[in-house]
Amino acid sequence: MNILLQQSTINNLQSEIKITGSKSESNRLLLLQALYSNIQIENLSNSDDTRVMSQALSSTSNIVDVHHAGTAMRFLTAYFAFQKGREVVLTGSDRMKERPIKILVDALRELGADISYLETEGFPPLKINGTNPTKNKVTLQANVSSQYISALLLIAPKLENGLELTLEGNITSVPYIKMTLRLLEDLGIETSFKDQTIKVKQQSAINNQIATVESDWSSASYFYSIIALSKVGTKITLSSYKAHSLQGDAVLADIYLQFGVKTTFKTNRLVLQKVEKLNNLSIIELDLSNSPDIAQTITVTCFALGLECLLTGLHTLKIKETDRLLALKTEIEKLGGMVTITTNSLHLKASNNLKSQVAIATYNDHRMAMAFAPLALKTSLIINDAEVVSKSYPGFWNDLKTIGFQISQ
Ligand SMILES: O=C(O)C1=C[C@@H](OP(=O)(O)O)[C@@H](O)[C@H](O)C1
Ligand SMILES: C=C(OP(=O)(O)O)C(=O)O
Repeated sequence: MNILLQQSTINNLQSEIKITGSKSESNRLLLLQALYSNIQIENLSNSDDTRVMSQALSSTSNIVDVHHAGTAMRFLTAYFAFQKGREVVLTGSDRMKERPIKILVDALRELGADISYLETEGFPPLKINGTNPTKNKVTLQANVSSQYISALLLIAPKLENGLELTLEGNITSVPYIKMTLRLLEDLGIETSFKDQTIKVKQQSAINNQIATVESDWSSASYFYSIIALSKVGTKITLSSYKAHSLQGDAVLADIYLQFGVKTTFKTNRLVLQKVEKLNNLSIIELDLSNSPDIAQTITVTCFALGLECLLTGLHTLKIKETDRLLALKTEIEKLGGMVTITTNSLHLKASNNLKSQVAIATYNDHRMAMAFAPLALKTSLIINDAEVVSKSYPGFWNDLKTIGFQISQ
């Protein structure tokens, strides 16, 4: 479904948005709940990725399809590897079959797992014959995806002798690893993370727990962008957030100060308000290796504001839902901008070009659709295959309508 976003302004009267739980936290907690049944989860994400994860964990079928969900693919590979006696084919969408998994599979094989590739070496689909681990120490490369590391950490406390991971090279997306460790610690599981070594102690049972998932900060990013493009005084309230987040994307509150967006916490709510900017930077420079999922949002914010930006630390973007660097370049250039990309960076030139009525291709990537939507505050545009947002945020278009976006098919 392609949708038309007419040029819109924010309706300040009805500007409270309830965003559901973080999909990253939700998918970790679902896996932990499968390992320890006495965890109750509140404010679970309503995303496709979380639905897929939940269905996969309760399925008794020997074919499990996770569609586009990267976390589900990686976390379930580790989970099924040591479910002794269970045989599973773990597969996904065509794009999932292009997203590498060799580093995780090699680490699991080193620990004793029986996993084979059914199509291309190093990529899903996988045939997993559940077995028992034979070791508790493994070394793996840490600069490709933190999800491989989180996958191992999540199953670690249920392995007979826990787990010791040695990480090689630069560690990417570190906040996601810390999120995994914090969730384990909240359950009473002992962990440590020093230099390049992470240890998790074995723990067979935990006390009853109620885990309340904080709402999704990556989803909040689109509202940061919307406020950045609005006039001074415009406000939006988002719920339910925590002052001490486990999510690395909470760095948005600092980053968007540069665009004149002030964040105030009010009892589990984030109030975003457009204020006069403190300074007028000539270029926005950010290393996003800790928060890759907000790269698209920030690029489009800069483009809409006519700002130059140089984003680095983007080496993981080409193996996500699409090659996000290429997708950003292609779509921004359609709108009249100029973008240069390398394998790990993006440079956007300052310009005030913004073509109208351009149809934005979304490449099966929810974040392409959502990142470009705020441009409707500047001009009218079309978003192709708009339903793609359901991967992380099914209610996105409805929420935009409630704050004043004019959307039609
Ligand atoms: O662990 C997680 O929940 C995630 C880790 C990140 O992936 P990488 O570690 O592959 O960068 C992030 O991009 C993804 O959306 C969610
Ligand atoms: C990269 C993402 O998800 P995943 O890797 O879990 O598919 C994302 O949501 O931006």
